[in-house]
Amino acid sequence: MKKKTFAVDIDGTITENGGGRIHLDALDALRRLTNMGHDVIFVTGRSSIEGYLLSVFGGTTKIAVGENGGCITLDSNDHVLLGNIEECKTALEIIKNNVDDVKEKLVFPRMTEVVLERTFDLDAARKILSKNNINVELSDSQYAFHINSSGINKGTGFSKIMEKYSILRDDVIAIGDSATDIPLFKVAKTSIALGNASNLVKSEATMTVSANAGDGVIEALDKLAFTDLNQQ
Ligand SMILES: O=C(O)COP(=O)(O)O
Repeated sequence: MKKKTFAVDIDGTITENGGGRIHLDALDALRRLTNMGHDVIFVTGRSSIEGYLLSVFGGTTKIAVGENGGCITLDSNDHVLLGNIEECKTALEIIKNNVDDVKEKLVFPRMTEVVLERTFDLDAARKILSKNNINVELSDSQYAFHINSSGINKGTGFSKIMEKYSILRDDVIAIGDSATDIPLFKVAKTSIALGNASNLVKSEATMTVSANAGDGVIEALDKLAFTDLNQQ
């Protein structure tokens, strides 16, 4: 297979049933792809440092796009901030004052976004923000709600990596499961939604697999290898 770049979500994609524990066979498959010369880059709603550390210990490409596209980590002390946390905090105050049950989620520190528990009505919050002319992105990764600066998402974050390393859309394969992965699907030629994805997410992907997080990644890679063999 010609060198490809795999843009891979973490939670719900390479984890085992929700708990955040990595599915070792999926990670092993991604490490093998890296050893074969492909790039495997985590693109996550987690902190980019969590994604970066997973790449170091997991043996994949040492670049991570985190904070839903708001922050890129290239090394221990090299973080590219694309979002602005202050505007996300302003949005948080407005939501807290107007919507019930808004709670910040305990997560690793963020440089560009605010992360919330999935305990409140997201649409009500969107309405309040638009009424107050606050222009931010509110999204649901199934793991958390996120407030990001306007124009920040996994697709725009990963595009920065594509520009920096001259990666062509034709060579990008995105793998994910949640609505926050849809913008990432849009910048990739091939996008794969796992079995645990909603119908909406599946409808935005170019391929789907039946297995859920972890096993679904292995199924996806098998399917890609088969497609590639048939094209040779
Ligand atoms: O939302 C999060 O914090 C994590 O989610 P992701 O790895 O599925 O993007």
